[in-house]
Amino acid sequence: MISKDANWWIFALPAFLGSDRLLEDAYVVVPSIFLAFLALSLLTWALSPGGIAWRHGRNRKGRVPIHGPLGLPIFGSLLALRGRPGRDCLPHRVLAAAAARTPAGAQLMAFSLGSAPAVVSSDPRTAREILASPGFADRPLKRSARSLMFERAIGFAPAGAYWRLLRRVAASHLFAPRRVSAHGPARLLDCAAMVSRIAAEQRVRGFVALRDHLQLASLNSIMGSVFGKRYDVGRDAEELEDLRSMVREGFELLGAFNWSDYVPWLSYVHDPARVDERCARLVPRVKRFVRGIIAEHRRKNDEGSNKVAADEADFVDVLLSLDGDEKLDEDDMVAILWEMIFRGTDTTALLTEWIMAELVLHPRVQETLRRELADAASRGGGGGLTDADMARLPYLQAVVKEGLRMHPPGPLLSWARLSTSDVQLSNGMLVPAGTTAMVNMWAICHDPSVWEDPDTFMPERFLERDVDVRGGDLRLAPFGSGRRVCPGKNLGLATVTMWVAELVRRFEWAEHAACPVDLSELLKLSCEMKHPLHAVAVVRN
Ligand code: HEM
Repeated sequence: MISKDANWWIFALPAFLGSDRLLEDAYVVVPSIFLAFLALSLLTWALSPGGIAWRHGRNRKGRVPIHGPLGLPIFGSLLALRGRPGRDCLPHRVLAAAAARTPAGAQLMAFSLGSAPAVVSSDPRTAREILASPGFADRPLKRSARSLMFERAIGFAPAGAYWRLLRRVAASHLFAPRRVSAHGPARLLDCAAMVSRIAAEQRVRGFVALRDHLQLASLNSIMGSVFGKRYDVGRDAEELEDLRSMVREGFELLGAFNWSDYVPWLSYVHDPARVDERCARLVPRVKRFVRGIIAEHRRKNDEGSNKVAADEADFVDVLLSLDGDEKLDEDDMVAILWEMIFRGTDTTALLTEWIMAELVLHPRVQETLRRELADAASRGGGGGLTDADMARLPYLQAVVKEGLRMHPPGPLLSWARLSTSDVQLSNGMLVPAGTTAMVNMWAICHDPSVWEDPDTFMPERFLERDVDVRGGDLRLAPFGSGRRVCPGKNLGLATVTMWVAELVRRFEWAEHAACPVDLSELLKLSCEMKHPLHAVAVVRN
């Protein structure tokens, strides 16, 4: 193993070169020594286990060292992780393969994101310790996230009094279970509108491009919960397009790989995505939009025309009603509300698309689910199913869980953690302060020692043994776990479960001959189907 102690032989160079000639040919020798020193430093960096960010034995602070692949000078493992075309070049797959080659790599593997030290765990036990540890309650902040005001929103606010306040507001007001169920009927209406748009497309084109429908429904559903606002594609086309373009731009800026997040000085010479410039253009648009909605709520409150039951109030009403220590200023409200749109829209839509793709590929599973839904509906008098009905349907729950296992929307849990102090793990490894930590949930979900036959879509596995997907069981924790677990998990699960149930109840889904289902992945902010699902949706009467 090469360490900084290996530099000793630099001192023997003069003797090696010959001391007489040294003085005569100083102009040759000095640059040579400099180059040799540089080469040696680069070698030392590059040969540090885990890469340059782990030099000087940073990986050996604990009783058990953290091993990792060698990285390149300056870039560390960034080139390998950037993601290239091809199934096995996506970061979660690259990291899973590297962990398998590294001693104890599944438990924890060190690597370098440019100059930032990082660890990744692909093991439920170590993952639990990381996600639950108070030492990992922070998140590294991307440049674009800071520029887009997310530092003041729940997801990126540094762990501290302000973030704790936001979590409290989220748990006791925004995502309280009674509020999620009070919004159930409105979600069902959004879903019914989606179902009729799908039926119309099937009639006209003979097949359905499901993604567009899911994205519109998820935007409407989240806009309803957050802003109390829903869009009609025909009537509100202009405002809807404006909102969609802001969301698209925000997703691109947040999801884009940005070299200067990891090699900070690069931003001065190389910023092909023009991140700062684009963020500076987007932020005033977002502020104008969200402030307009807040002003409208204030006006209605003053007029007394905003009369809804407390549990049916939207997020703007809730934030405006906070008082005393909990009162937030307007810019913070803009950041919090805007973040909800980002977190809530793509995850639910893309997870439903993955599940529907699996159901198209597995007609037997689709039929079993349809029978369960039909039985439940006939028991309930033939009407729609409520959230509470659906929570009692074991096969439906199993299908959603299997979808989450096969295709966790954040294979690396999307948002990493950052250690604020040295964290000692029970396996003897020590993660130093200032280390970015990731959990490779995709690797855990596809690990044959954790899941039997992991690459097969088989909801039945959850009928035999139930697993809590809300963060209690790290074998399947697509919403993360611990203090920063996803606060929107109940809302996300309720939405996806309802959509899958209604789509299967209303249509028979089959493969479109001209466009077979392709399960290739594309990792952006979340992991989506690279080729959007096109399928034939035969209306059921
Ligand atoms: C299928 C749907 C969803 C999935 C798979 C998902 C997944 C995640 C994951 C993996 C995290 C990081 C957790 C951790 O670090 O332990 C997270 C955080 C977060 N999610 Fe979700 N999410 C979903 C839906 C939603 C929805 C609907 C909302 C809100 C409308 C939301 C709001 C948030 C927020 C605010 C955070 C940051 C929490 C913090 O840092 O304290 N998510 N989500």
